[in-house]
Amino acid sequence: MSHLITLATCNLNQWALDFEGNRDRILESIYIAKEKGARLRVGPELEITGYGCLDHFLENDVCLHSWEMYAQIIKNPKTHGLLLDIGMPVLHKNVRYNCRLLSLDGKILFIRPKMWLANDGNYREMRFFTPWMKPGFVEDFVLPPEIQKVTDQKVVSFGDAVINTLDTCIGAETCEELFTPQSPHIAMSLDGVEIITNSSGSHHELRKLNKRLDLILNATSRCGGIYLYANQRGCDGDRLYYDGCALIAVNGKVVAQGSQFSLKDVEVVTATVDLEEVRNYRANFMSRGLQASLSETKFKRIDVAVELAPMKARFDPLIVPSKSRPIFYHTPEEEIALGPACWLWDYIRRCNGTGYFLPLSGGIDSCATAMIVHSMCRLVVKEASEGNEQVILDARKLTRGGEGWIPNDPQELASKFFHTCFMGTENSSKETRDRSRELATQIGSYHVDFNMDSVVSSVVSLFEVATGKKPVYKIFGGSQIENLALQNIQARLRMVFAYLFAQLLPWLRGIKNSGGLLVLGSANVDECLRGYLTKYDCSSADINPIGGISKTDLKKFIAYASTEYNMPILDSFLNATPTAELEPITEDYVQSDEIDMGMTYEELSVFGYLRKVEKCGPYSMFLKLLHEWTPRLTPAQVSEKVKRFFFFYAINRHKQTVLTPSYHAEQYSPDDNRFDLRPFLINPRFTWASKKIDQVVAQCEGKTTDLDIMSID
Ligand SMILES: Nc1ncnc2c1ncn2[C@@H]1O[C@H](COP(=O)(O)OP(=O)(O)OC[C@H]2O[C@@H]([n+]3cccc(C(=O)O)c3)[C@H](O)[C@@H]2O)[C@@H](O)[C@H]1O
Ligand SMILES: Nc1ncnc2c1ncn2[C@@H]1O[C@H](COP(=O)(O)OP(=O)(O)OP(=O)(O)O)[C@@H](O)[C@H]1O
Ligand SMILES: NC(=O)CC[C@H](N)C(=O)O
Repeated sequence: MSHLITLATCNLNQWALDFEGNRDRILESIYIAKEKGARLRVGPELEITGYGCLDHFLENDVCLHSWEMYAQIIKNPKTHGLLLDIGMPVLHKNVRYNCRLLSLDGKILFIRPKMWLANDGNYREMRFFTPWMKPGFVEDFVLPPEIQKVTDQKVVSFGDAVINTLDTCIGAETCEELFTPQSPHIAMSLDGVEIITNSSGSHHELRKLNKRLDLILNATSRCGGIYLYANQRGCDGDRLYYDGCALIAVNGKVVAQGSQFSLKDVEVVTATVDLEEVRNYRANFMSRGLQASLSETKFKRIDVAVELAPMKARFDPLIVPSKSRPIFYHTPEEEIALGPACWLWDYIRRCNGTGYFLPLSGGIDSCATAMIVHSMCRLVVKEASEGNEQVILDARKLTRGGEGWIPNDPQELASKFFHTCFMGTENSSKETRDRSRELATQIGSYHVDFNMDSVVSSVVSLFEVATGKKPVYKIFGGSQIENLALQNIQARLRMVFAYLFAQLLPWLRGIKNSGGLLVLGSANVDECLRGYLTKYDCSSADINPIGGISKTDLKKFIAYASTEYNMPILDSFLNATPTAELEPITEDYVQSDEIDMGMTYEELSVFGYLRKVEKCGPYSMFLKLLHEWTPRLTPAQVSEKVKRFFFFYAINRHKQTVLTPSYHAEQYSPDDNRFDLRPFLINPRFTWASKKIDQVVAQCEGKTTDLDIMSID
């Protein structure tokens, strides 16, 4: 016996507040789902508004426009014939909820508000929504008058209910609810819900996908059942990249998986599954049977007198159940190549940009940014070759390419919109200049190379004329302060030149109807955390695709790109010592990042992880590292490293307040503007914690200490 049913979920590239665009993508997904014979279509969380509206959710206009779009969707007869699970904000009794609206053939069946809101890391749902705090409870919801006319209903149920069709039972949970210890799907499944939808607004982070998938597989393996995961995809207007990966799982096995990174605005994932497999799995799982019979939560059933999988279809030899398949994961290097590239594409097309400008130093970081733009070009060419009309139109708009032009070569595409620039000084080496030019040639960017010594020396002379004193480099006898000032002026002038060239290059090239180029930044996550950057130099840009990625991962990405894209030039970037080239090179001195910083990039990743992810202050970070790093290091050395890290982190925290918006990619990102909220005036000596660290060091060294932690000395 089998009971086959085809179900659909999707990845939609929604854009915050783009009501009509979002509506159209929802409609397209419904049409595709219907065409594929699906009887249920689930979409991402808050898909009508876009997930990332943030404080715009506080405007009631957003609820109003959501209802308007929703009405247009469900009254369209082409959306009838399958059950729809659509997400939007809803005001009920003057309280705003993050809701799922379930409908069939133009009638709303019920509205389910999210119960467990996402409120950590990048998420602040409690700022805009109230959670529905009444499990299993349902109230009447009076539909807005305009909707009443469309659906011919006055009141629908609102709350924690499930849908009973004539042949199965369906429940909805929303994103974060899957991540909680008491997920709603547990009680639902024990109460006989066979199909569970999950609508998500879940963002990409390197190496995170397995967490989400583990939860889904774990849930369906323990509870049995069919789980449909839908997610938003793309940059919907902020630093996050939602990474799709719509998926259908049955009893702990994946039967369909959509892509994680793609330029497709709409991707529908369908599977034909057998409800009997769920019944069989559960009924033969005796301990589950006991728990189900004792389960106290009885959900209100919203009865719908239709069969989702009619008898006729159950025995159609042409309808074949989907087979289980292995899960696909990208490597972290591929994630870096694809996620930020897709984000950059959404950004430039959505802001109607003319192109990107990148200060290309010949070092690893700006090289990685350039390679991400190259990866974006490859993705565009690939999509265009597969006939993606939207991508072709967007590429024409971006490049001001005429009717009929199709991007069919990444280098040719880059030459039209991507600009790189080497800004040399007397401290620049031939190697970095050559690497920069060679890379530009290989990726096809429009490259500019100039020297700016005359400007640097004029500015320094101006200072001398105004004050009568001339700063000199340390290696020529100057002080630390003179040395830094001479470096910072070079770095800052580069920023000024970057904006000048970004504004004028399209004009120079005669690109019609163009604005300026967007300036790309290349400061990586570790430099930001340590503050190893000059405030308002080229780290200040319009957007930064690598600001959330560690140096170690960027190097792995470049090594991957070297073979994947067959570009051996990239090896020379990997083999070069990272250097800022802001100080004169002499026979026995070449500036080096790690020596300047007083710590290695590898150590910085460890400090960053412990500070942000493991929530360690200096004392507990020291204790953790004491166990990990001794006996390789002495306790005194560990203490010195931890104190040094916290010192530089604290004195440079102010730099995070003006950090260029970056693609969020790392759990330990120090982004002050959204993710890592901290004060920026901090005593860098952490005096009390330091005393406690010193006490432990002394104990380890067998010395007695006189620190009495309970009294004031
Ligand atoms: N507490 C506070 N709150 C708010 N603002 C504060 C502040 N303390 C300083 N400031 C401001 O910040 C300024 C100091 O910051 P900043 O001008 O960046 O200068 P600063 O951090 O002193 O120096 C730049 C750092 O970047 C390193 N570096 C090395 C190699 C290359 C590059 C590069 O960028 O290419 C950079 C360099 O070794 C040095 O550690 C002060 O002059 C002041 O205006
Ligand atoms: N000679 C240069 N020409 C063009 N841009 C430069 C040059 N030097 C530095 N920049 C820009 O300033 C940014 C910060 O410079 P810094 O020397 O701190 O490099 P970094 O952060 O180590 O990056 P990279 O590895 O790209 O050199 C660089 O990422 C680059 O965008
Ligand atoms: N929108 C949500 O509820 C997302 C939260 C969830 N923890 C995630 O990262 O996927």
